[in-house]
Amino acid sequence: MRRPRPPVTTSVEVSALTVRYGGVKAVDDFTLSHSSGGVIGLIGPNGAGKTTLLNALSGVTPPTSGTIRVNGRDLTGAGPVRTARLGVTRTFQNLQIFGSLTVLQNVMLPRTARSVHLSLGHVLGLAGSRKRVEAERRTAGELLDRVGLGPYAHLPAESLAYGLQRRVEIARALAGDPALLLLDEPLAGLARAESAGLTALFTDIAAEGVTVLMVEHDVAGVFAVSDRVLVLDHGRLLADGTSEQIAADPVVRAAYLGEET
Ligand SMILES: Nc1ncnc2c1ncn2[C@@H]1O[C@H](COP(=O)(O)OP(=O)(O)OP(=O)(O)O)[C@@H](O)[C@H]1O
Repeated sequence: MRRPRPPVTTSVEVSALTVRYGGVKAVDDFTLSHSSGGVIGLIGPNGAGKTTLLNALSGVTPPTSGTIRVNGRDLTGAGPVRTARLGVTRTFQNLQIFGSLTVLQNVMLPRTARSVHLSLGHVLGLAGSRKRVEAERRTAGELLDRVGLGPYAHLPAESLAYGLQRRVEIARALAGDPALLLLDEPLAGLARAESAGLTALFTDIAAEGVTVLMVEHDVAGVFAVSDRVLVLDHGRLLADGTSEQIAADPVVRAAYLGEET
């Protein structure tokens, strides 16, 4: 088992974030202050700007304006690699794993790729590097046990069932030791039992002190797992509250669930 980290408080401060694509404001003046950890669900209709917001938070898409700070560090415009180093990692809507690498290799990648010396030293067979790679292998193995992938460590990732491949991507994002973990539609295409297993995993991850922000269309899944739910509509924050508050919010029900007020 991976040793649980003592719970830490991650502070996320997003201020007036805007992402423009030509004339479209995909994210429009989005502000968020969060320091209580747990799972945050981000929902909204198609085209609401959810993925764009995740892309901005993870450094993939530079914002047009606004700022992003995590644990006091300014990540605005940092780019994906530096953003990951500063504690924000993610998964993607379309699974992005290295299918021909083993599950363990996929999970070792973020940490070994961080160090050119380590990678080079390993290739050259240097003793110090070998020891460190061994240590990384152990850490990755513990992480795989933690997410239920221990028995699959040495199989090619592409040979796993889809639900398990999702876990590989999540484990790889966790290997970057994030303060904030961004998940883009992690439950898409999963059977109910697999979804339930994954949402339980998100709760465990959050209990270790990682703030989890999850974009998801499965509203019931979001309500079941989230401590806080944000609703985005036309790039703007339409509502923000607990699952119970959001489920009962007439504005959300009208705009998102298509009900009449
Ligand atoms: N690369 C891009 N270039 C131009 N417009 C874009 C680009 N990416 C997204 N958009 C537009 O920005 C808006 C928000 O899109 P985005 O994909 O972020 O929404 P979403 O809430 O994630 O949607 P979905 O739930 O369908 O995945 C949409 O109007 C979309 O057409």
